Amino acid sequence: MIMIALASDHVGIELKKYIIEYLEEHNLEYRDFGTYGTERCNYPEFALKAANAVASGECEKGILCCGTGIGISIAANKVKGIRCVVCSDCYSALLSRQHNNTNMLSLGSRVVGKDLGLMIVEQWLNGEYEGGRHQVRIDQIAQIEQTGKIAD
Ligand SMILES: O=C[C@H](O)[C@H](O)[C@H](O)COP(=O)(O)O
Repeated sequence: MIMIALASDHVGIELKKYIIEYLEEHNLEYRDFGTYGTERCNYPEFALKAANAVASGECEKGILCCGTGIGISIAANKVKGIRCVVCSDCYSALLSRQHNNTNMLSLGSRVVGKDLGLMIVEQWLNGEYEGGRHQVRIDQIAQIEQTGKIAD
């Protein structure tokens, strides 16, 4: 059973609640790193907590929500080891798993509604990394992250 890290800001919390319902219906475990209310807050604080949980291995994957999905994904991608994709379509969600081995998904609650959001979540959770030629590129991304360059 995998553990999924969740986080949102005040705009994303409504979509996050639908995702929590989905995860519970599918017997998937999650940890919600906040925010827990609709009071205006700053998404990097919650992105950081969820991204740290994924980067440390405490959680295998993470799902984030803010208004557009953009700000919270930018913040998560600052954490070493995080490959977070913002998606508003199912194809990109699936391919981000198969080719890019994304470990976090970000959704915009002002962009996608409940039904599309949950379809994207399903595609992303069920997508399996294909490895092979893609691993070279993932390794190069990790090198950029670690050293700022790609070895010859
Ligand atoms: O990328 C940022 C997110 O979309 C935020 O949810 C958004 O900027 C929050 O806006 P506001 O503070 O006006 O509700």
